[in-house]
Amino acid sequence: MSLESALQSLKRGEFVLLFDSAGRENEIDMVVAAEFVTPEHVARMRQYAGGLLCIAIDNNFAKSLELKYMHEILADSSISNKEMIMGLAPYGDHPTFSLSVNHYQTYTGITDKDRSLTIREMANIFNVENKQKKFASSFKTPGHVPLLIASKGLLAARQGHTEMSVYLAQVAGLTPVTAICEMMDAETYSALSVDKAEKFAKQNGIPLIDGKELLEYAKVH
Ligand SMILES: O=C(CO)[C@H](O)[C@H](O)COP(=O)(O)O
Ligand SMILES: [Mg+2]
Ligand SMILES: [Mg+2]
Repeated sequence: MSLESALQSLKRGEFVLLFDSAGRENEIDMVVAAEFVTPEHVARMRQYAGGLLCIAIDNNFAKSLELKYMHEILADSSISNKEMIMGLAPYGDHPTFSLSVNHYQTYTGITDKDRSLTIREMANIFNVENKQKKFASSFKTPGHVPLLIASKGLLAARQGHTEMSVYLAQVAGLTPVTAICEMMDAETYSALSVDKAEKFAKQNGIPLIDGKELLEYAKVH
């Protein structure tokens, strides 16, 4: 893995592929820095990844927006069926889902144009003075793009695509908000294998990051 080529790709507003680990989800996500997202990025993620297109955000940023994890929101709510609230996923992590949102200027919220507006505007909020006020006045929930909150302590706390993609954006000196989407395999109806992802990465000149190597890097930087 060349982290440098991945960081350069992110800085150019291009994709990186991110593998977590065989012992976790064993999935590869397409990742792009949210500040650069265009309808073309969303179309590519829809076409070549096909999983759930989400926005991963830094923990402090989420706090400044007064965002909570969905499992916390549900636990504090008056909903019945509370036994349905997910504790830990089969691979041992709590989910990072928070609210799902649409930018207020979207129409249905699902088109490439709408989802790219929602994603890009989430990154833009990071740079305004009163983040929470701007967030509450610019987005509606429920919406078509799930927000994922990176754990406090980032990779020391959790080694998911949520944390790893936010870490990559931070190391690249970009806004710590990313758009991520799992890569699915239409031949096996499962997640795309690392072999097939490596082939795709080579054919398309997209850097592929191995989560294990990223964790090693993070330990010494
Ligand atoms: O479930 C997910 C949201 O579509 C994906 O796995 C995404 O990669 C973020 O989750 P995690 O941080 O657990 O990998
Ligand atoms: Mg997942
Ligand atoms: Mg994942």
